[in-house]
Amino acid sequence: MTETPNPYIVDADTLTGEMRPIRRVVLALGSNLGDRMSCLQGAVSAIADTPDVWVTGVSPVYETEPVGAPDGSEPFLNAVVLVDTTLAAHRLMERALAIEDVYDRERTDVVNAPRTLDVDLIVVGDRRSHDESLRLPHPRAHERAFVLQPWADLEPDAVLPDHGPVVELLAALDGSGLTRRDDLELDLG
Ligand SMILES: Nc1ncnc2c1ncn2[C@@H]1O[C@H](COP(=O)(O)OP(=O)(O)OP(=O)(O)O)[C@@H](O)[C@H]1O
Ligand SMILES: Nc1nc2c(c(=O)[nH]1)N=C(CO)CN2
Repeated sequence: MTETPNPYIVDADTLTGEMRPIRRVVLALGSNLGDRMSCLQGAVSAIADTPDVWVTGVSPVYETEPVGAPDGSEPFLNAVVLVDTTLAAHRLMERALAIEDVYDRERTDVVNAPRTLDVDLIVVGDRRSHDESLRLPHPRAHERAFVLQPWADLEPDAVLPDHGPVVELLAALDGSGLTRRDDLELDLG
């Protein structure tokens, strides 16, 4: 479903060049196949190398039990990256998918199949989108401790639109499947 544009409100994504506002973005990374840490670090570096994207924060790394994944799935490494960008949200989504492809991310019909790399857009400023190709805010972020915990580490005051303060959402979730891996650290890129 696409949004009906309001002719009286300028859609920031239709602006070009220097007119485009800088938006703050929360990206969630996950990997449970292959060299998980290399995939996450490669993703952070690729994000940092993207024109018009500036990485402002990288969370601690968490080892997490797979949620809603097929039996026998291996644990994930998860982290969150904060960026500022003037890219339109859909361009950033395309970039995220291209970065997944660099790590041979396979797309199958199996829901939550093991993956070398998953790059999810959690929020892009105050942008809302209901497209199948881009849902913002991410429709499942509020129920995912593996997203909210690293985000809260970076931004304890963060608020997830429509759902509330991230620390309050976390308090209502079972965080027992998360282990902070202080022996693993991601560089800013
Ligand atoms: N906010 C978003 N972040 C990432 N992908 C999104 C988002 N909204 C829509 N998509 C679309 O979802 C598809 C990616 O789905 P994918 O197979 O990676 O889902 P998943 O990571 O397995 O599950 P989940 O979306 O629950 O994390 C892509 O085609 C992408 O365009
Ligand atoms: N622990 C964990 N579980 C998941 C993850 C993930 O990144 N970490 N991603 C999923 C779909 O994107 C489904 N389940």
